[in-house]
Amino acid sequence: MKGGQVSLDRRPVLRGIDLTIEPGEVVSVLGANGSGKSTLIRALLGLTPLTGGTTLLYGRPPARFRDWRRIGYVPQRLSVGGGVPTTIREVVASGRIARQRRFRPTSAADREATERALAAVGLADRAGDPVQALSGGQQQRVLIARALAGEPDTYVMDEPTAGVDADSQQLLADTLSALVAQGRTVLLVAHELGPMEPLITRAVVLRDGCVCHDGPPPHAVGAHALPGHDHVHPHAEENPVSTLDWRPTP
Ligand SMILES: Nc1ncnc2c1ncn2[C@@H]1O[C@H](COP(=O)(O)OP(=O)(O)OP(=O)(O)O)[C@@H](O)[C@H]1O
Repeated sequence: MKGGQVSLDRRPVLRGIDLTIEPGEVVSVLGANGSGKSTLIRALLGLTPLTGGTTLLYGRPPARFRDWRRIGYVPQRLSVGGGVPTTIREVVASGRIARQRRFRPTSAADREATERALAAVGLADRAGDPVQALSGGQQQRVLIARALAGEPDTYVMDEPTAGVDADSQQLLADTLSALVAQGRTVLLVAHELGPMEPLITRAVVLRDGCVCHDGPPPHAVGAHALPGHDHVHPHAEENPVSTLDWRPTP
């Protein structure tokens, strides 16, 4: 993204964002409530249109991007199942859709990937249960499993641990750790990193729709980025970091 701007209801929400995510990075977007984290994620994916600047997905503008199977998106708010009773397995299997050839039946590879994803989030034994019967944290696991089932190159997760119990958080950290070891790219929004903290290679901190820190994730950044901490980074004002072509310092 270059010079990315988004206005919602005529109010600027993102202002001049320069951000390039390289393959294999594990990037955490931090910032106080309302700083623009979800909007940034959605704009990067083309789900929220830019009002200024440009963004590319694997080198293409979102409108011309077709390779959606390369990206697994875990949205912030739960919208699985709706009013229709849907099993956990059905929701997870829907993560394969971007991979399936149109009008072809589900393949053995689809079924295997679905079962692997269910096992990875610890829901294999409940796969036939209606998703509506699960707690919030377990429903979040279902959304993560749906992304895993698609076997994407890049995982984009919006607050995957918000309101999630400690066991689910640890399970997600273990799952992400295995994906990172396979060279997958991860971009996640978080208030608190918790057990995921050791995996993060880079922290991008937003304040008021601008990037105020982009660099290694010092322990303090996570703590300062919590809601209520306006002063997200001690040196943010003196030394704003341009994010374009950013590389981690060895
Ligand atoms: N659809 C919308 N219409 C108008 N304003 C919106 C809309 N969505 C978000 N906003 C506003 O844009 C700002 C940024 O919202 P965003 O959800 O991106 O922040 P966030 O950092 O993800 O916050 P949180 O941590 O609470 O999820 C907020 O002030 C919010 O009120």
